[in-house]
Amino acid sequence: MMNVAMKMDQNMTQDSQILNTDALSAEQTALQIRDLNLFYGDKQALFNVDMNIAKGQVTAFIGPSGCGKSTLLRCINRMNDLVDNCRIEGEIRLHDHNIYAKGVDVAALRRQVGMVFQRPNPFPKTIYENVVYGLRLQGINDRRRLDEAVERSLRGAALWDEAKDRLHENAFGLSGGQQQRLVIARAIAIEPEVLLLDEPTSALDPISTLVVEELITTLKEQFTVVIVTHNMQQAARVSDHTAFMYMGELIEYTDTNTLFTTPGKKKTEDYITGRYG
Ligand SMILES: Nc1ncnc2c1ncn2[C@@H]1O[C@H](COP(=O)(O)OP(=O)(O)OP(=O)(O)O)[C@@H](O)[C@H]1O
Repeated sequence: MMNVAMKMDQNMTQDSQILNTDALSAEQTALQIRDLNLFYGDKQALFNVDMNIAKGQVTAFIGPSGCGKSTLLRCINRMNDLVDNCRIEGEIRLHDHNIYAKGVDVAALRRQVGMVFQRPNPFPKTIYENVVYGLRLQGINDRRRLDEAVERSLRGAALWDEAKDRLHENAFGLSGGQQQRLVIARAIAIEPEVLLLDEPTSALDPISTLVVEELITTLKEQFTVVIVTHNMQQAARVSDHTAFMYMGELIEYTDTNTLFTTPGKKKTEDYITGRYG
């Protein structure tokens, strides 16, 4: 607890521009989640989740295993559409359009809302072809444009210096931490607005974890980042806002400093002080 609070003090001195998510202007809003309920068959996994996600900031979802963090994250780019028997009620609004409305182009939505998973999942291709994969899918084949995108994306993912001399080597030759940054480069190459990170460092060693955490704090200069993490210190280090979930409910959602230093709910306090989890 002490440790988390100290980390937060450092974080707060670096970034004093924390927005109040209850009072965001339209320009400050990336996403509005409204009265979201989700069922896997008969089992309800999310209950009336209501929250605004601030544009250009990092929002973390924390909570004990099975509380619904990943489920909520996956709702934001409709990954749960791929799960049989999954039913969703409520709305998620991006640019004030409900992504669950009839007729929404889900492929287009996923270009706006990119996702990175727990385990690095590069394709069995070169580093270069991994980065340009989404651009090629869009029919972009102009060499100069692709070259520019590769450099921009690898720089954006803090991998350029390590990868620039081996762009045409297989991505599987990279270390796990480098592969995860490559996957982030692939996600940002198509310039999404929102980047969803589902426990992006859980398969990485401590040093690679720190590199990716530093990267996350720079990504928000260009993207809205939403991260699921098991690790409270990580949430404290990288996020501006933290949502604490418990058994499918959003218990408390506020700026990260407040949540870790003066939580408003007993359940949050019990969790962050290690009484369960
Ligand atoms: N595809 C699925 N089918 C049925 N139930 C599911 C499915 N995915 C998740 N669940 C259930 O929904 C609940 C929330 O799961 P979810 O994976 O979102 O939790 P989580 O907080 O991300 O957990 P963890 O930290 O362990 O990854 C759990 O009870 C889980 O068993």
